[in-house]
Amino acid sequence: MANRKYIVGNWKMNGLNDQLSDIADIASIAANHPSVDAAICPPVTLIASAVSQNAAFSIGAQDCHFNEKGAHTGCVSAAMIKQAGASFSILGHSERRADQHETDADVKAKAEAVHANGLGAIICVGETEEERDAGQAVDVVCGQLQGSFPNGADAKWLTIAYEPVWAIGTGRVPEAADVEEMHAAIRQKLGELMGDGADAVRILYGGSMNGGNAAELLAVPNVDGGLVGGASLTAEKFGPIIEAAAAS
Ligand SMILES: O=C[C@H](O)COP(=O)(O)O
Repeated sequence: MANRKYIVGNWKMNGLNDQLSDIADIASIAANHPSVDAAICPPVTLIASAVSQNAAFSIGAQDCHFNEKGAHTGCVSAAMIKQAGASFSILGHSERRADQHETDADVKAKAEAVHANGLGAIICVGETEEERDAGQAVDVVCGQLQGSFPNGADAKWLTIAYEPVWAIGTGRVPEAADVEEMHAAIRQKLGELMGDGADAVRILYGGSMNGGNAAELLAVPNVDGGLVGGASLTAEKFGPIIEAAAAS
């Protein structure tokens, strides 16, 4: 049986208080499409307000630390994002792997921390353009998945997002056949890592998804949803992606 589609907006470092109305507008569209799971991950500063204003809509975080507390200036823990009202966190986004030098072991520890706090995790994996050109894409992504894979993984709380680094924010999208090949490889790897429960783990595609290409991407086998950056910032752009998921 096909998994329910999951459409997640990652606002990255965008959004001040006056953009809370965009989350409310997006939540309204989501409420009209109950066959789709939709969510927004605003900056951590907006999580509590977004949750209090949109009680029925899922709000996530973009990251958290793997430690419970301590001397980690500028960081937030899983317990903190939970207390703010987040129900899950994106982890291991390529922008953090690159900018903050996050390793697979860090991402694994973060996933275990969010799970220990009763939250969901979306673990991101993806190859660079150089790695794809060198024919290493599947090996790189499956290696990241293995290294980042948390103990106790279960589809109830774990989602994987495949995001080719070269497709993020560039307007470039892989061929459907390449997305299909990678998602099949991720599904197979999940089977090796967790056995029977692997089919229920949702695998999202991310990288320049928008209202114009969502239907085609969401029709690819093993694409269970999208992790959307730029096209998630307004209801005008994000709504058509939710609608495409509902129609898929
Ligand atoms: O987390 C989202 C991804 O990095 C995709 O971003 P994008 O849709 O702006 O390419």
